[in-house]
Amino acid sequence: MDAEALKKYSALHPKPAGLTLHYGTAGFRARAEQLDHVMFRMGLLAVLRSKAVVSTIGIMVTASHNPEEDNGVKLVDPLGEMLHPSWEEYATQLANAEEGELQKIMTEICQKAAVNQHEDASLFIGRDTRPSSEKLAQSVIDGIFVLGGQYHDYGLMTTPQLHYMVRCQNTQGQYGRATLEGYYEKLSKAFTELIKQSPSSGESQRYLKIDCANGIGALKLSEMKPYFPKEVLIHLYNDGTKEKLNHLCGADFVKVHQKPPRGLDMKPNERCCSFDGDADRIVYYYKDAAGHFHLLDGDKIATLISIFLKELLVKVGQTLRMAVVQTAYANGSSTRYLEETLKVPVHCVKTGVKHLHHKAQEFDVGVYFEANGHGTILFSKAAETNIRELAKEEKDDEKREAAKVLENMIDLINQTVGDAISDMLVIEAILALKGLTVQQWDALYMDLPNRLLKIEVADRRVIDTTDAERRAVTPPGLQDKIDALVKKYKLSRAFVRPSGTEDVVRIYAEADTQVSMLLCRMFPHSFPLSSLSNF
Ligand SMILES: CC(=O)N[C@H]1[C@@H](OP(=O)(O)O)O[C@H](CO)[C@@H](O)[C@@H]1O
Ligand SMILES: [Mg+2]
Repeated sequence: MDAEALKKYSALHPKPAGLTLHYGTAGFRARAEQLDHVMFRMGLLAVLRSKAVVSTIGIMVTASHNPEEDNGVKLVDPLGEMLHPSWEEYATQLANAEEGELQKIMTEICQKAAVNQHEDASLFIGRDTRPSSEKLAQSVIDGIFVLGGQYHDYGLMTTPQLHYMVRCQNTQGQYGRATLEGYYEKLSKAFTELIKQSPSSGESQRYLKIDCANGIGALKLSEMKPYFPKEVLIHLYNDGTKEKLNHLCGADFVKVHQKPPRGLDMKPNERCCSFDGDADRIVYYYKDAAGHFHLLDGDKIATLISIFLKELLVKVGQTLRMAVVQTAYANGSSTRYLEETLKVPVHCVKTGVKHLHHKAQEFDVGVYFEANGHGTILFSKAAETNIRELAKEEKDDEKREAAKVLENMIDLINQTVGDAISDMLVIEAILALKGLTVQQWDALYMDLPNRLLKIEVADRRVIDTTDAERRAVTPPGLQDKIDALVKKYKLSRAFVRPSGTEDVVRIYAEADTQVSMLLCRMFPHSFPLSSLSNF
């Protein structure tokens, strides 16, 4: 490590005095102007991580669904997963180190994580369309340069595309080619194969309106359009040419406000969907003839996919263990439908994609979705090998055909992380193959009325939770109050937890009717959370 060069370059990316940031659920997120030093230092850290695991590491510059003025950065581990938790701590230490301590902290990280300084380092960089992203990506490159790492800058790409590239690179191309063209070809080939077998194949065109949140999804879908089969007609809205990123549009806006995005004209019964700002989340929706808005969120997506996969697994006749992983925010109706009607085991884990991903890895087929629309499906190595063999060699026609559909699903799914483009194609393929309309899909179960609120408190960390964040253990008395209220209503559930990405406490409640939902409005009054600092 050239101490002089480090000193010189880090002085070009000074840390604002008194600023402390944490590597949270989704990496660092803050106002863009506060992040220059963090980017430089994440360039440094990515080099160390790459040397430690002797693999290519990804660095994505994005703040996803947050306002255009914000930005953020996260690192991607070798198989396209989120950064290992032990390194989140190092990231926080390095980001907050004072100028003079930088060298010392880096040496400590190298010792603790047994980094072999003589290894080569290889990094992939991607960024979203925020005005600040290009300059911030350049600061990342400065950090990589100081430590002599090799890098490939992909420029503009979706978050899941970067995760995909990293996995392709570290599996020596087994997962696919580490180029955008490779990504488009792999997904569109699998999708085309799948819809060839749909009952209405070749006869009808499939229209889909997509709200791209004025973000990167619009650019990448436009690039991908020529690869789509002619039956698929997608119309892009909020493509970033006129309006601001994530402003009154995008998957997060639609899910939180339970209403359509601005800038998308929706006719009754038309199938529509929204991506978020970095295209790793998707939700579907439509307006019925009476003008009522219907949202099909991550829970409905997980249910549709589970029904489809379960049928295929039964047909191929293999004993493959399938499960669905959700968080406490999953609508109770979806959990009940999955467990009682579909008879698929459901597991609840803490909020945050890494927890869902980790749990889903325990099964042969692990379907995971957050209610907000982030999710994917993981196939174990053994299950994938088994399915590919059956698709090639099975003598029984029905079994072999089912295995082929599963094989194409494996190729269509981005198994590294939730991917709006890939998830959209998975959903479109399933609807086509099963001959389902969006209304029929929606009718699988009725969501329980629910509310998700957030409030600012003096210190959100006084709330500690257990049981996958469904029960508060501190402050004393809080859970008893919630229990007493919940008891009064049918099918009701409520919980509070401190957010991992914002300085707020989130409150969630659901019950059998809207009237019972008054519970949620009463709750903050019956237990004044704003006084939490008193505990
Ligand atoms: C209720 C909710 O939607 N929470 C979101 C939000 O986490 P919080 O820890 O609740 O702030 O941001 C995470 C990262 O994007 C996402 O994984 C999660 O689902
Ligand atoms: Mg996102």
